[in-house]
Amino acid sequence: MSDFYVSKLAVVGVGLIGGSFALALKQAGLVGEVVGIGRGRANLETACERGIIDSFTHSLVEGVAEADVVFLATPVRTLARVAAEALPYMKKGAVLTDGGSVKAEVVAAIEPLLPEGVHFVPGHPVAGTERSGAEAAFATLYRGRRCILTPTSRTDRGALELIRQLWRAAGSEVVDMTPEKHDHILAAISHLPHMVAYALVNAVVGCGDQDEDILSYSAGGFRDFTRIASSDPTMWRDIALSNREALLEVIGIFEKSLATVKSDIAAGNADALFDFFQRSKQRRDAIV
Ligand SMILES: NC(=O)c1ccc[n+]([C@@H]2O[C@H](COP(=O)([O-])OP(=O)(O)OC[C@H]3O[C@@H](n4cnc5c(N)ncnc54)[C@H](O)[C@@H]3O)[C@@H](O)[C@H]2O)c1
Ligand SMILES: O=C(O)C(=O)C[C@]1(C(=O)O)C=C[C@@H](O)C=C1
Repeated sequence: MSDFYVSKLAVVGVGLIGGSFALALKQAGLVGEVVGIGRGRANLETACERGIIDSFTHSLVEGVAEADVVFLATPVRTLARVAAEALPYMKKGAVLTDGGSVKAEVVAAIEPLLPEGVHFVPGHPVAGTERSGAEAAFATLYRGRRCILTPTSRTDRGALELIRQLWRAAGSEVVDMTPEKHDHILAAISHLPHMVAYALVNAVVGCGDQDEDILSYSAGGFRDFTRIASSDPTMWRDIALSNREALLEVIGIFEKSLATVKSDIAAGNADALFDFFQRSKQRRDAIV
């Protein structure tokens, strides 16, 4: 048996991220029993029917009690609260980890709460879709994607290694960095695009005549660009507020970029527009 076998995994928030983690580890044969912890009965029943979890409870205290690993996969601004409730009931040697999309605020809130002998490894799988809930979970979500771990000087090295191996078993390339660096990078590459997509959909609606449903004319361009505006509003409200500073900084950079396009259009500056589009196309072509 692998050194990294987890006899009992507890998943708090059995949605896309928590559910996919459980499925991936089950498929890898690295986990014995999985208990799901959540509020909505229907979602937990779906998770049971789909074989994501083996049992469920609405009680955090009961669910985490015998777990070797507790994975928190609830919206970012609930993580500290859920951790505060769970940590006193976790057994010695157990590892708490999370999949939250913002790290600095979460790490700062959770680390001071750790009881003696209980470890915390902050993480973030950089993989997802616009869908939510246990229905949306699938075992291969993390395959070929990156998972960022943000250990600090307080992180137990054994616990870090365990969580690293679990993400590797789920198919991810694991990268370590500081929580601050994580938040800075993700603000630009993930959080900004979501803000722009949400803003674009609402702005385009505002461009239509009152008697015309402008969205009914949407074709590939609009739909490709705005897929992520179908993502869960609670999740994105929490991310925007938890990564506020870094996000405001990159929104400012984006505003300048858009202002450049606007002024070149206004001035009829064909060469500048061509160069701008060309540079962007080359950069995007290189990553797909
Ligand atoms: N969706 C993505 O693309 C993605 C990618 C990487 C990380 N994340 C992060 O993972 C976490 C989960 O996201 P998701 O997409 O799986 O969301 P989801 O909505 O699919 O699942 C979250 C689950 O948590 C439950 N929940 C909410 N508050 C709770 C609470 N206080 N106690 C117990 N359960 C609670 C919800 O009912 C839901 O079932 C978030 O922190 C998000 O930022 C999401
Ligand atoms: O593909 C998507 O739908 C996503 O939004 C996934 C995505 C992203 O790429 O921005 C969203 C949030 C995460 O924390 C990680 C990944």
